[in-house]
Amino acid sequence: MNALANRRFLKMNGLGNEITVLDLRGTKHIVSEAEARAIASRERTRFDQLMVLHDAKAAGTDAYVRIYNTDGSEAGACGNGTRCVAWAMTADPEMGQAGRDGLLLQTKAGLLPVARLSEAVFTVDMGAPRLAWDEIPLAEPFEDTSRFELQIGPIDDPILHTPCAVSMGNPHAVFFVDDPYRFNLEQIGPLLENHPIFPDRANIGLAAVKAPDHIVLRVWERGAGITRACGSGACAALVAAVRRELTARKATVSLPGGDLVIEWRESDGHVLMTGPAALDWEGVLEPGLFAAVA
Ligand SMILES: N[C@H](CCC[C@H](N)C(=O)O)C(=O)O
Repeated sequence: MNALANRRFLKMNGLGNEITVLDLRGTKHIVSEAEARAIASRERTRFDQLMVLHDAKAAGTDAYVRIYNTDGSEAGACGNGTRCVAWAMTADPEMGQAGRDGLLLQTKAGLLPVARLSEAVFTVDMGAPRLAWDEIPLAEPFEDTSRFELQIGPIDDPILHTPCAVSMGNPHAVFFVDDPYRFNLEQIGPLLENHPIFPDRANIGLAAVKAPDHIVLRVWERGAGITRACGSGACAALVAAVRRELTARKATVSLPGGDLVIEWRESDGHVLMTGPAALDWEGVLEPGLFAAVA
């Protein structure tokens, strides 16, 4: 029997970004790409991102969290998912440590301090953005990643061009446009996600600056497609807008699923993301899910 059979899961969302949370602390099991895809394949457990809790690695941390996309690929960061994990670890009757209002989580991308503002609102310190071409990463050395050569569509009349590259522990390309909703993101998203300029693929953001403190954003996510919200994408869009001198260092980012408040803190260069987390339902993973998984 697969080690994941009958394990409890929480089906959550962060502004409509569908998140499934699994607590594998106390076990040694590492979810495989095939297992992640199997879990994503069923309506009850489907996700844009799967957040898996493992025993803490670094001293002083509460858990090590691995992040998987719908296609089974691992990601280094997931802002909405991190808020959902924080809810699970502070409010879930079985996983939570009631009364905790601060957590320190670790992911592949680093340490994530989380502050609980209320039962369902959290601020995550997403760390400092990575801005050098080889940190994003990009396939070629660009001195200035705030606008680099990439376009899509007819050479003489590109649909999109000159994005800004930012990593929040995962790669993002942010295109500034007049109206994110007038683009056929289903069509251009995969072309850009898999463009050879992105050796690790990329999350693709279409951002419109409405005011010095307001950005409207749509994201085609690496390994997940169009989602209702993308926390790390909102962080990347704010950082990109500040680099382009289009907004202040703190702004509301309006995604299809709702708003996040993002601040690129001057004092330490860290990016803070504040927003909600919500539980939709819970259940156990049916053993049949893994019948076809080696
Ligand atoms: N929805 C997530 C982003 C996941 C990023 C993932 N698609 C990747 O491969 O980097 C968020 O709220 O930050």
